[in-house]
Amino acid sequence: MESTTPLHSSTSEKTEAINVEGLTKSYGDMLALDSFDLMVHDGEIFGLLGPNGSGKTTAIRCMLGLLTFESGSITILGERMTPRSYELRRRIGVVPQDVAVFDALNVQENIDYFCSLYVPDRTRRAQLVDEAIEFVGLEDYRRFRPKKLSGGLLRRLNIACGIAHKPELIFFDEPTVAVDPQSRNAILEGIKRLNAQGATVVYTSHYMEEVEQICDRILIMDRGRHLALGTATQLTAMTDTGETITVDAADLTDDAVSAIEALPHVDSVDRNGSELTIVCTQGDRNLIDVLDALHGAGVRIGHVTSQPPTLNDVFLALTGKKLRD
Ligand SMILES: Nc1ncnc2c1ncn2[C@@H]1O[C@H](COP(=O)(O)OP(=O)(O)OP(=O)(O)O)[C@@H](O)[C@H]1O
Repeated sequence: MESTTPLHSSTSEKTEAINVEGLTKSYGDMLALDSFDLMVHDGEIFGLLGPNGSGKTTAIRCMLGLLTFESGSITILGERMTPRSYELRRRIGVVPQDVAVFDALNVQENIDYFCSLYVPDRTRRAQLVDEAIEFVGLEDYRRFRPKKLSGGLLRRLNIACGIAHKPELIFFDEPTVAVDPQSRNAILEGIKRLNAQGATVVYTSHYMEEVEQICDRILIMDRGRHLALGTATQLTAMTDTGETITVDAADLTDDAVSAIEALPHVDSVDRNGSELTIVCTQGDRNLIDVLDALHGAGVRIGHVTSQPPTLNDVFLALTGKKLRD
């Protein structure tokens, strides 16, 4: 994925790319966004993380001016977003969750069509379409119809259609659902490159690993509400959850398990055959304490792993349920 010109050349002073305050949106009786707040700084990759149905797509569609809402305000790139903000929308790109391309058009024609919604000049557009094709690595598929593309290549086409006009702000709504690992990595790397070229990115997902991998800051949401905000490190420090330690030991005894359970920072111990899974609260020497206790109980220690707390643990602590229930 290479690109020859910057995605945008705007040097205007902007403090925030997005400012959403008190956004409330219902579908009939269903409250999808409940006084939802969001502030995205200019130039960052911002992650919106929440389980299925938490309101991510609804929030994006409101921010794009595509959905009406009961109350709240939305300011995008310094301007109030309304259903009539046509000029403002030219500065925004969206890569929707569901692939949205025309089966009757080939790769190049699809990108050209979406780009033409924002860029009327044909010569300029031809250059932008070429750059978008090159950026997503579809040079060998220019004349292919969407039905001939694999799932991963189709996702790349979807991205090219959303970014060809070089928007300043791009929304990616779960762009890696059902793609192979190679395409997934290409997509994530592409997003990082778009950001390095100047685009602000909002990335929604329910895959915490991806969000941790590429986002500068992350907002965790559930049931249409803002739950927690920060860098991945800040978020994992927000709860008392510590590491999860697994120990494989062939000669485990009940006394050894009791010794572990008695340690000050041990929250739970699960024994499954010869494997112990120990969930800790935050402490400076949890692993050392666990290994010392096992050693003291005469257990021969085999394979040991220590997994730091994840965003899933944060979500679990905040809501009592897992991100991927
Ligand atoms: N058009 C609609 N009519 C009625 N209810 C809707 C509509 N769109 C979404 N909802 C409901 O609103 C809530 C939020 O949905 P939304 O699609 O915004 O969540 P999401 O976080 O994007 O989920 P996913 O990760 O599954 O895409 C869900 O309970 C969903 O069922």
